[in-house]
Amino acid sequence: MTSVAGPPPTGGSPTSAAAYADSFAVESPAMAAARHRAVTAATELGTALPVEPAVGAALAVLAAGGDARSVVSLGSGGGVAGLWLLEGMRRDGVLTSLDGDPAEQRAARRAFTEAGVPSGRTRMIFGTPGEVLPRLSPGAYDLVTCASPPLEYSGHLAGLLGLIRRGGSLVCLGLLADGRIADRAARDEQTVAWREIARTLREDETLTCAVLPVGTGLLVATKRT
Ligand SMILES: C[S@@+](CC[C@H](N)C(=O)[O-])C[C@H]1O[C@@H](n2cnc3c(N)ncnc32)[C@H](O)[C@@H]1O
Repeated sequence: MTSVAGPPPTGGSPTSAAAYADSFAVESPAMAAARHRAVTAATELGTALPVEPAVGAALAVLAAGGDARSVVSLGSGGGVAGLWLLEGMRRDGVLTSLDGDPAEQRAARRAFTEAGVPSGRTRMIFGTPGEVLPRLSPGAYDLVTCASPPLEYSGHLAGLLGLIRRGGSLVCLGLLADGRIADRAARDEQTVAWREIARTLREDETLTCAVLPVGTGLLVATKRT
């Protein structure tokens, strides 16, 4: 095949593209402060990192696009993702924020308070999916986001999907982290759990699914109406 010399590519590297997407997503001072605390905790205590700004903005878009009034956030962390969700939700919407770590729940509550979120707009629930899911109303939620490690909720996928109304979405965060899901040789438990979640959602004919390669990735599954 003859190659044709052309102008040098003008596109940036994937890294600069990701940096652009993050810089496009302008965070409020409260989000930036919550991010700083969460990153500090991750560095000093080994807790999980918050979502990247571009992922937060994508969550806000999904919440706004679905006119979300009732949202579940599994894995509150330091509240960064929660603040983005609240940004996209209806102003009378309620975010139900779950976490199994009391320190993370306190951090998320602090983030919401410092952002001036009215107390009636958040419902903080302590516990694991197995403990909390039975307390939530089936079909009552517009959007459910999962930020905890996949093994922590892969056994509860049916229950999580059951929470969502038709037209609503399940969003699983982080499946592209480290690129292991694309590496056939990777067989660690978390990667296997990711593959199972992805396969289950894609094979479910009641759902329309996509992987959004933003930050560490979003797996979005929307219930057909
Ligand atoms: C990556 S962090 C979430 C960060 C959040 N998305 C943000 O941007 O601020 C994951 C959270 O999941 C929580 N988690 C992990 N396993 C859990 C489980 N089995 N039940 C409930 N929460 C869990 C952790 O305590 C942690 O706060």
